[in-house]
Amino acid sequence: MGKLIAIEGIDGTGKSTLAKNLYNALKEKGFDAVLSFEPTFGRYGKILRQSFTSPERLSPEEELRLFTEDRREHVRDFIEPALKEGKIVVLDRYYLSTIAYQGARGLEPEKIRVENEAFSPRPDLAIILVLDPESALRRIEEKRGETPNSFEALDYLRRVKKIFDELDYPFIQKIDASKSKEEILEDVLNIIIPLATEDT
Ligand SMILES: Nc1ncnc2c1ncn2[C@@H]1O[C@H](COP(=O)(O)OP(=O)(O)O)[C@@H](O)[C@H]1O
Ligand SMILES: Cc1cn([C@H]2C[C@H](O)[C@@H](COP(=O)(O)OP(=O)(O)O)O2)c(=O)[nH]c1=O
Repeated sequence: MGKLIAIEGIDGTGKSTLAKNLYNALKEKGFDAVLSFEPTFGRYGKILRQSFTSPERLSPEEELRLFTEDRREHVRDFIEPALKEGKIVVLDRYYLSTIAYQGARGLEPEKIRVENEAFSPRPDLAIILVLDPESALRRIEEKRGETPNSFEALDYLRRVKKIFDELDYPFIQKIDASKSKEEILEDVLNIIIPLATEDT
């Protein structure tokens, strides 16, 4: 079996940046790594992506259903086959995002976890990038030059962060995302290299 690494945190913390840097560094070191993200570009992911820019949010229940179905396909068609081939799978978001984001809309976080872990392999490592929502939103605005969407409202991200902060499973490592991109990559590689080289 390969290794499953999930990169998590609120919007604007630098997940996509870290996931790409990590993937490139692992490849450079000769590891058989693959990179993917959620929501996917599959049929459920497409509906979700359209909803991000719509003024009307989907109901929490419908949103949960779509993220869960999107993940079910991703696990079945991409994640599990890659793990079976012994690859290191780097994911930009996974089910801890559903626990935090749909939990912040009032759904029960523990129930979301149980429902997801029924079909999603537990990550060998989940990195949660921790940054205050004000700084995270500033990064998004600087990057896109536009105001954040309905998933990125300050009070919502505060509630999402609170749930991420409370998550405490043995496979989670929290990293201070205010550090430089280079420092963060180095910290994360120091955790992953021993994990990636250990016998399965
Ligand atoms: N450690 C960092 N320090 C400063 N800026 C960063 C850092 N990591 C990422 N960024 C910048 O912040 C913005 C958001 O990063 P991104 O990786 O898209 O975040 P996310 O995927 O979490 O939304 C980008 O412009 C990126 O270059
Ligand atoms: C995976 C996942 C994402 N999200 C949200 C978080 C983000 O605000 C939004 C989009 O994810 P994001 O990673 O920001 O995608 P992109 O960079 O393509 O915009 O989806 C959930 O609410 N639940 C989930 O389970």
